[in-house]
Amino acid sequence: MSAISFRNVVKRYGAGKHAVQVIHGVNAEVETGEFVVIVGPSGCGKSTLLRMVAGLEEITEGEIHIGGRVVNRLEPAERDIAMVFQNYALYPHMSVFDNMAYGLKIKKVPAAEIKARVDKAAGILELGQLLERKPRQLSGGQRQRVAMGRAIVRQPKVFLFDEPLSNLDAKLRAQTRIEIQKLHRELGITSLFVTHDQVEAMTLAQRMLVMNAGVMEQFGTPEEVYHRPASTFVASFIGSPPMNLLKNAPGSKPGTIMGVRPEHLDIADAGWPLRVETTELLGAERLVYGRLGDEQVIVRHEEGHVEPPKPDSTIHVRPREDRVHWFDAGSGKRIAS
Ligand SMILES: Nc1ncnc2c1ncn2[C@@H]1O[C@H](COP(=O)(O)OP(=O)(O)OP(=O)(O)O)[C@@H](O)[C@H]1O
Repeated sequence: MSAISFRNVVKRYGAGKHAVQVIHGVNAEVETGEFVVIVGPSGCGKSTLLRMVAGLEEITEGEIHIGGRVVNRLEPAERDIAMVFQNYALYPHMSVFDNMAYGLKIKKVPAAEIKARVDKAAGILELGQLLERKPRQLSGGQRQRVAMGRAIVRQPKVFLFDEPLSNLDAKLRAQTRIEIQKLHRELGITSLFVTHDQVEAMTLAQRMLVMNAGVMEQFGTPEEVYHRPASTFVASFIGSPPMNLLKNAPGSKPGTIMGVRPEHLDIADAGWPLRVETTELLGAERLVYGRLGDEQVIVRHEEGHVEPPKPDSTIHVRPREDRVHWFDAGSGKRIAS
C-alpha cells in the first residue's frame, strides 16, 4: 500500500465560466518512507497539489489517499499530516518549548508525554539549549528548526513541506537541507517537499515529481530525471545550464529535437563547427556559448583541459553518442531509444 496516492487529481479554482483548471489529472503513488520533492516553475501548481494533500484546498475531481484512506472529505486535523511552511508562523509570545508543545496540548496529550516528545525532537534538531527562548531571540535557521520540531512532535504519517527554505540565505539553506536529510534518515517519515529550486530538488529527493502548467511531466529518481528526461520541458528545467535542444543538429530527422547536455559535448579536432560567442569561467569548469547555424549551443568542459576558445573563433564539438536524447518536436515527449 502506498503512503500517498494521487488518483486523477484535478483542481479548478472558481466556478462556472470563471473556473480555471490548474491541476490536470495527476496520478502518482508515493511509497511509505519516501522523500518526494514536487518541483516546477512558479505557478505550475506545486503548492496547490500539496495543499490538497493537507486539506487546505478542496479536491475538485479525483481522489487523494493517505495510508490507504481516501481523505477528500477529511479535515486537515484528521489526516495525520504535519506541515512546515515557508513562513514558519511561530507564536511570538510563546517559548520554543511551548511552540513545539502547543499542538499536543490542544490534543490533550498528557504533560509527561508532551515533554518526552519535545525533548526528543529538540535533541534531534539541536534545540535543547534554546527551549526557553522566544522566537525573536532565534536566528532564521533556528526558527525553521522549531517549525520542523513542531511538526515532528505530532508524529504524523506524512510531512508536508512548502518551500520551507526559501527565506533562508544560501549558506543556511544548504545547511538546513542537510538537516532535513538527516531528519528523514532518522525518522523515515513519508515526506512531500515543494520547491521551485531544481538544485534543492535534486539534492533532497529520493524521487522528483516534475510539474509543468498543472501537468505531471515526470516522476522519477534524480538520476532518471537528469539522464532520461521524459520531455523537453524536463530536459531544460533540470540541469544548469540547461540541456541543448537543437532542431537542426547535423544528422537529426525532421520533426525531432536532439538534446545533449553541455557536459556531453567534447571539443575535438573535427565535428560540428561552433562559432564561439563568449566563454565563462566557473572555477573548475568553463562554459562556452556558441552558435551552430542559427541555434545556440552551450558546451561545458573542465578548465585547463583545452585552451579556452576565443570569441569569434570557430571550434569543433562532438556529442557523446550514448548521451544524445531525442524528443518529438510536436509533443516535446521523449522518443524511446
Ligand atoms: N485561490 C486561487 N484562486 C484562483 N487561482 C489560484 C488560486 N491559488 C492559486 N491559483 C492559481 O493556480 C496556479 C497554481 O498556483 P500554485 O500556487 O499552486 O503554483 P506554485 O507552483 O506553487 O507557484 P509558486 O512557486 O509561485 O508558489 C497559478 O496559476 C495560480 O495563479
